[in-house]
Amino acid sequence: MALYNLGAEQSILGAILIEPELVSVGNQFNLSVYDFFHPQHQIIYKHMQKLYERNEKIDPVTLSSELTNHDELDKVGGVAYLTSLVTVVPSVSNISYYIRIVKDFSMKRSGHEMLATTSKNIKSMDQKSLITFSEDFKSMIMDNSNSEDLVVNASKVSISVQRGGILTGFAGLDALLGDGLNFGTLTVLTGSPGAGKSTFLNQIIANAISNGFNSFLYSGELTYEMCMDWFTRTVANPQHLLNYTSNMGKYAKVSDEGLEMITQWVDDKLFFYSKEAKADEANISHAIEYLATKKNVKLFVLDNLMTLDCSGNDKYEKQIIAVKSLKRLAKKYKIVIVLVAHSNKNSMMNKEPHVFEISGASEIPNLADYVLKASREGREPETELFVLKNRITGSIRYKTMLTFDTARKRFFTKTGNELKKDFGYMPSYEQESFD
Ligand SMILES: Nc1ncnc2c1ncn2[C@@H]1O[C@H](COP(=O)(O)OP(=O)(O)OP(=O)(O)O)[C@@H](O)[C@H]1O
Repeated sequence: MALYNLGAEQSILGAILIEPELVSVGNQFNLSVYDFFHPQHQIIYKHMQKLYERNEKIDPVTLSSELTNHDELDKVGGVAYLTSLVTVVPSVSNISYYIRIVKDFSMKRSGHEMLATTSKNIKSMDQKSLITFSEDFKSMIMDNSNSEDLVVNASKVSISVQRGGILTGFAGLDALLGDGLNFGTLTVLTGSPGAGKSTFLNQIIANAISNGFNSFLYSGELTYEMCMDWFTRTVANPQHLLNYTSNMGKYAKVSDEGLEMITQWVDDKLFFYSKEAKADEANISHAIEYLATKKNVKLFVLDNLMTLDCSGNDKYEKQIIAVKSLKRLAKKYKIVIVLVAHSNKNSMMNKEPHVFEISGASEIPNLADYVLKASREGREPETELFVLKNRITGSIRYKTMLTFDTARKRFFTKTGNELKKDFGYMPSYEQESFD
């Protein structure tokens, strides 16, 4: 199958010979010499551009003189071929359509070449190089797209489709964030070790699933079993919680019946990042794209930045690449991404919390839409939660006090109903009898 269109190539060149100003249409579409398949067309277009850049006339006579000066007239088929080009153009005003055809074939030729090389080497390629290949392939298509594919007409954007976002379940905080963490945003949650970041996020995941939003958790620190243990304890209703007392104090365990119900409830709704997979930026991005498009996942929690294995030359460059990629994915798929990043050591001495206390590259808070901070320096068992940046509503310097209930593994507020909350994992006939 021929991956070119001779008529379209000739019509572009013929149209320019008739109306030289049309070179600008080629430039508008990023038409390059190599988009032409036939070598003589490449040469002709190259010299047309040179004449255009020098503000000189373009017609069969000036062009043949330019080609003669460069000893290339014979290579293109002489004056006769140049003159014939003028006669083959069906309509000069259709030049943009001819350009689209030529660029489309050019992109397909590049794609064909990339696929041919890859298929030759595929046996020795690992998963990472295949992912890199697929990304290069996609960039090649995007680079060859028409300029108009790079922009969107604002009137086509509907804001009524997906207003608001994922509710955290803490009413005051949700109102301040603007109906929860808005879709299409990146949140950075910072705080010192043990402040309760993972616990808080665990509760947000439970709330999201309860509200019908599938969720994903990458935990660089907890095993699958620990994640499930925390999660089931957080969502379990009182009749499924068995209380024990040991010399370590009181603790609770979810009954087998409770575990079974919760496990069924999260089927195809809650996903963990595979412990087998390398947690690098390419793999994580790939997992996010897969879950956003195939499993309708809306909330992605990445705990935490320091355990991600990112590409790049130095530590900060790696982090910026990863965070930029997360930001792009959040916007592209209108999902909510929450990234945990530790506080730097200096901030722990500093009384006033601020966005630049995030450990790592200073660009991270600039990229984030929300910056939250958890702190446990006050009275036990309280965790203070601060909003340090809020691109959506602008309200910051907000602080809410969350009290931790060890048995339920839940945070609650003074005025909220969080400890009584039923996340809704029990089949409805059972819920009716639940107090
Ligand atoms: N306010 C609190 N009072 C008492 N215990 C808490 C409180 N917050 C969290 N915990 C408990 O402390 C432990 C550590 O909390 P968690 O892992 O959520 O903190 P973290 O901020 O994510 O820490 P790291 O940064 O080290 O991962 C957990 O077992 C959690 O249940």
